[in-house]
Amino acid sequence: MKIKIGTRGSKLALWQAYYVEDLLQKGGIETEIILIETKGDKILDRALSKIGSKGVFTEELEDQLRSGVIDIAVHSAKDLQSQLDDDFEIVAFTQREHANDVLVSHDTTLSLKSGESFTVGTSSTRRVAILKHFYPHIKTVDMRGNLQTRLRKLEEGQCDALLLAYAGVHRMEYDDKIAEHLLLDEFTPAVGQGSVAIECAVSLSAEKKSVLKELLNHTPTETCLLTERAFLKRLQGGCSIPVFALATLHEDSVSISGGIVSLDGAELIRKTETGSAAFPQELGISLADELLQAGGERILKEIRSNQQTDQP
Ligand SMILES: NCc1[nH]cc(CCC(=O)O)c1CC(=O)O
Repeated sequence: MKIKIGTRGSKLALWQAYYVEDLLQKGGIETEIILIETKGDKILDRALSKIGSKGVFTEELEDQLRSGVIDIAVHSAKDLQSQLDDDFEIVAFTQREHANDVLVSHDTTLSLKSGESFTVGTSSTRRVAILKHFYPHIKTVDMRGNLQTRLRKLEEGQCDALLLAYAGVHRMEYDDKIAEHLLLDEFTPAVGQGSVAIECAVSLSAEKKSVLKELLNHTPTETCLLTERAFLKRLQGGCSIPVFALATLHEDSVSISGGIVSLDGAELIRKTETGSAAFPQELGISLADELLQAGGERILKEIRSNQQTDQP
């Protein structure tokens, strides 16, 4: 059996593809990696929230899944929209890396906690809004592009520090530039952060799907990600909405803490729920409903009308 692996060409995407390839090869499966460029890789001069959040990094991969050029598409789980088209499914989630965000700088003495003012580069509405909420003395500048591009911009002095996912920083071996690990209960990650999601066409053979599940899926991570993704889907939040959630598993129960923050950081709502690991989606939906009722609905509406008027 041979599995054709589709991936974007950035270094982080390739790391993920090689990681998946390695797991498959250790299981005795032959593999081939096929590079695919996406809209998100091509358009670098506009904020992601303005390109339109849905499928910016995934659409071209799904085209190749549909046509059978590739058997699986490898994504950072957090870049994969919560609502997939009916002809696609996620066949596996790999074991999650530490999910937290980190402050990255050449000056590793920098700290958000110090009260000192400096400039942080990020293009994530979640990170900007959380910074405004907890650390209003920090200035932010929009910083798009892959990790290498952002680090180059940091080097050029376009900002003093970057706010990034630990998972990506660690995988690219930039650990020596980590100035601070941020708290999970302030910088709660984006849904899925730190895990790799394996997408396939529903029509892929049952034989291949079962091999993929066996060699790639990490069940505890899957339970957590199903919880988080159900939460995100209920909120209809794409990657440009400042929504956050992290689920954790303790024996047979899942806890999920998630919320939403207004773009200006003024309002932040967070809720936590615990339930049976046997019903992850129900728990995620229940948390979303609770959040919507507690003011989340109004905040979401404000964010959506704001982003609409921002369109170029
Ligand atoms: N949105 C880009 C992206 N997608 C996945 C990661 C990091 C690795 C991961 O969470 O799997 C990053 C960079 C970042 O947010 O710092």
